[in-house]
Amino acid sequence: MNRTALVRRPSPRLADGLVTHIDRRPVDVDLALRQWEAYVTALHDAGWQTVEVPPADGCPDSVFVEDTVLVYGNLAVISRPGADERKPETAGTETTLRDLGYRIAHIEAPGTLDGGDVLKHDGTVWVGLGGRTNQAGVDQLAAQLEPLGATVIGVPLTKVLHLKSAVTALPDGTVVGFEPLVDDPSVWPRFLAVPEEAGSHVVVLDGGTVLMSAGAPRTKELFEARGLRVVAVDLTEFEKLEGCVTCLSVRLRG
Ligand SMILES: NC(=O)NCCC[C@H](N)C(=O)O
Repeated sequence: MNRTALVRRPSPRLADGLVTHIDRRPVDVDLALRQWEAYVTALHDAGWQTVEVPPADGCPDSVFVEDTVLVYGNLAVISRPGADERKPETAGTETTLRDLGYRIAHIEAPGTLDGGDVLKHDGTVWVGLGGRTNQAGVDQLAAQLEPLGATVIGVPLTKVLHLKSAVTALPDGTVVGFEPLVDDPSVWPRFLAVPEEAGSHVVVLDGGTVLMSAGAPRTKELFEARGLRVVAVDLTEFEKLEGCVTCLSVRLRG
């Protein structure tokens, strides 16, 4: 399988990124760049190649490239970010995916959708509703994906920025989340509560390996006890901006 991930180099203005649900803390931009480089290296070490979306230095949050698109098969649905400051970020992602041969569709006004609100597993697509993504955005996404066989389900989201700030899926489809920040765990047939907020976020590197934040050592042990190999990376500077391990890349499994 060809495993490619889109990434986007942090803006020098990263420290001005948006914060919504947490208090602002100073971001060390040099440290953030080193953490980003280590994240990209972790993808390479796991057998992924990366493609850099052209930097968007005027957009402080542009490193969180996941929010600019939802990729399903050979279709790239370019998002319409819920925060106006982030709307200019989508152009570079669109160009990159067009050049890679993806079919392009768009979320259009009045719809809004952030890629970070979309959790996919095995043909089911859950979309967090109540933050950056609105009902029109969910309806437009469903109109694009349901002809491809997907089931799109809107789920409530009030406690964190994005759905994937609350929950992500392990390779076997078990959905993991830190319960105090999950609106309704009963949405998922197989839900596993993890003991740390930073443990809610995994990137599936392959069928037996996940990438996660080094900020969740007890959850790492829990995942290892389930037989998973865990690669942990430091993401402190991105976590100060409500970013996590998922939002720094777009995984293309084509
Ligand atoms: N998918 C994600 O979790 N993205 C994180 C975006 C963080 C950024 N500071 C924002 O508020 O948009």
